[in-house]
Amino acid sequence: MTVRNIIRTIIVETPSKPGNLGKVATAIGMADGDIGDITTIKVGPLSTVRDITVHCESKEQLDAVIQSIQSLENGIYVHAVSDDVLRAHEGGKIQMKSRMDIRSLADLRRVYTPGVADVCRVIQDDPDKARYYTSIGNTVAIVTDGTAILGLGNIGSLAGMPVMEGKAALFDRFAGISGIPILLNTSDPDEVVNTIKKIYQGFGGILLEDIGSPHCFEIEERLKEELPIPVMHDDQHGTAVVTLAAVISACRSTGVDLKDAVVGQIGLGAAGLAICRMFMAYGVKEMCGVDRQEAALERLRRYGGTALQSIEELMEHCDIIIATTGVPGLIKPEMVRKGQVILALSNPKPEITPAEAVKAGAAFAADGRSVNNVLGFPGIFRGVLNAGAKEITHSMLVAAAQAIADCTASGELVPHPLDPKVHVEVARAVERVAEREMEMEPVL
Ligand SMILES: NC(=O)c1ccc[n+]([C@@H]2O[C@H](COP(=O)([O-])OP(=O)(O)OC[C@H]3O[C@@H](n4cnc5c(N)ncnc54)[C@H](O)[C@@H]3O)[C@@H](O)[C@H]2O)c1
Ligand SMILES: O=C(O)C[C@H](O)C(=O)O
Ligand SMILES: [Mg+2]
Repeated sequence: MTVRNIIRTIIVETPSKPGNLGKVATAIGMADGDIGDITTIKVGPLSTVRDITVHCESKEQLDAVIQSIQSLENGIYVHAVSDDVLRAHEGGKIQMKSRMDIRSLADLRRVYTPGVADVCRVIQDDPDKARYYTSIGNTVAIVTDGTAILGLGNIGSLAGMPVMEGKAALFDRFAGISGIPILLNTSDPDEVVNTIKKIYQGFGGILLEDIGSPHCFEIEERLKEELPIPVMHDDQHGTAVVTLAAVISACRSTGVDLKDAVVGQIGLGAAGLAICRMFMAYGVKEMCGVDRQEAALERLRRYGGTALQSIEELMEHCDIIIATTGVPGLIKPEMVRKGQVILALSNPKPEITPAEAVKAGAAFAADGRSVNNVLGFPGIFRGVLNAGAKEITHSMLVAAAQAIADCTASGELVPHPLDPKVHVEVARAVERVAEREMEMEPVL
């Protein structure tokens, strides 16, 4: 399967006679367009108008599809081409809404002043009560500095807002958590840390998102150290959790013991280094990596991994390959060895498409759309918020990975992200570990 990132709805009018929709479908197929939904929006005695969603690989292919339909003539017209993705973003994807119905003056006085003053005093006397009498305990800040937005690079936090809104929508949909995007216009670790420290009180947790390496490491470490609420950099640990789950499933299917497999990581930035650390902590004995930056290789060595010289060498040497470089097409089909597991996780485009990898001999292959941290972060935060935990620990992350692997059907690498069970199970697993760890904490 090729990557078809261009999705458009073509509004087509045809004569109301059988066979005309077939002609349009053939014209689209002849130009290599892939048809998605078809919705009839008007049926008249003479003509019928339909919305036809078409997925294309490139702008040129889309132009060819439109040209192909137009060349049918005989009463077949293209009226308009609309960009569904842009249209879906008009006005943004999230909103803050009241949970209270305010219909009467009595409601107003209860929800707002003067009633609210009593609640303020309760919290002033016992700050822990904020967890019960405000939304704070169910709200997570989604903080970005815009320096590594997907694989698009340092495009700034404003341009990254659609991704942050997307994460907030996923938090709501899969875990019932309110995610509030925070767009920083600094990536200086001191400023980022100090800014978050000044605003953290309004949140039950902090999800760091699309903050590039190496500054993301210092920012996360300092915040974890200095804040009394859970902090997690999604691109590091959310990704590592889901990748471990996918590899556990692949090993289960192929009968390989992951601890004995040679694992290779291409790209040792935020996602890549965390994946390596997670795998080594899980017991993988030989963890190799490549990166174009010497400093990134040095970080891998410091954690006990082996730095290799080239992607070719890594592809030759390793059984399981993971790539998080942001560079589409970096892995060439001729580099793939028979039976390898290949997870090319860069978004929006992978280092090699799953179809190309399987055609070249891979036993299992996936990209960043299916092996995606959406399977991890909503349940991880649900679990720690439920438990009232103050941090997200390594054991919680391993439990989350195991829960995802346990929800995976045989022969698949990961569950479907719309399967509600996976998010519930991740939350349960994390909450269980959190409760256990809190019980073991020494009482001072
Ligand atoms: N599927 C998922 O859930 C998921 C999660 C997180 C990140 N990602 C993807 O991973 C990619 C990287 O994200 P990140 O946050 O780690 O970014 P990052 O900037 O922290 O890391 C990228 C690393 O790749 C290295 N690199 C770039 N080009 C390379 C090349 N040609 N050869 C070797 N190394 C190269 C860089 O030096 C850097 O160390 C992005 O495309 C992102 O979308 C996917
Ligand atoms: O945003 C995603 O789809 C996953 C990940 O966080 C990424 O940066 O690519
Ligand atoms: Mg990300």
